[in-house]
Amino acid sequence: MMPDRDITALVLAGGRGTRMGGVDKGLQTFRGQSLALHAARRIQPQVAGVMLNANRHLHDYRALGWPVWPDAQPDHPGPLSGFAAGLAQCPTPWLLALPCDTPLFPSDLAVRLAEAAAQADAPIAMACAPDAEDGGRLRTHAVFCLMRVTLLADLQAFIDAGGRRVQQWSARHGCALAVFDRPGDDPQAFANANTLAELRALEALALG
Ligand SMILES: Nc1nc2c(ncn2[C@@H]2O[C@H](COP(=O)(O)OP(=O)(O)OP(=O)(O)O)[C@@H](O)[C@H]2O)c(=O)[nH]1
Ligand SMILES: [Mg+2]
Repeated sequence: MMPDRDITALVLAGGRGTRMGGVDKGLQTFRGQSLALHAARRIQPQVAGVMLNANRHLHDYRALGWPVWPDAQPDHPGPLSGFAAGLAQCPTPWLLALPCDTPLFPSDLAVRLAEAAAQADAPIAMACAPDAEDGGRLRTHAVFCLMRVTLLADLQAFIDAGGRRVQQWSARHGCALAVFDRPGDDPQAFANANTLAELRALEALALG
């Protein structure tokens, strides 16, 4: 698999942002640009194309210049609903979903996930990294998820049956893990901003 030919990225910005006070997370600023724009620009050189998944302020998201797809389900059932919206529109054999709120994600994210999927001959690959707050134990970051577009019908059935958890769905298929613990991997790469205070802290870190 060649990431810059076979993978389309989907920046997920469709959540409620509850812990941020209900604001539209993807439109909050990080280093002077919106989180969604930052993520789209960071992933763009790694893949064949970029799409955005959002459920509010669609006009603002469309102004960023990439296709924007809202969830099919109206009630914010979680990131799997964003995956389904992206799979339904994906022009390449693989979709790479990533959240908008983790701005320091690896600049080799796509190639490392592609390697993991290819090595295991798996239809899904997820990122995983040591968690400093948990004694360095590996933690899976399930919304950083590379998946084959042929999984759409199965995913839709899982959601329709009430399934909500990403790892519960992926476990049905065989899921490879790309472990970001090599020398040179940024230990903060998967730090995410759930609150505005966390977002400002991440910004300071990035500038420091
Ligand atoms: N499409 C879609 N994406 C979602 C949904 N819920 C969460 N996400 C995305 O999944 C990623 C991780 O979710 P969270 O960190 O929980 O973000 P959130 O749900 O907006 O924030 P909270 O309401 O505080 O949980 C983010 O990129 C969200 O935009 C949803 O219902 N639909
Ligand atoms: Mg949430």
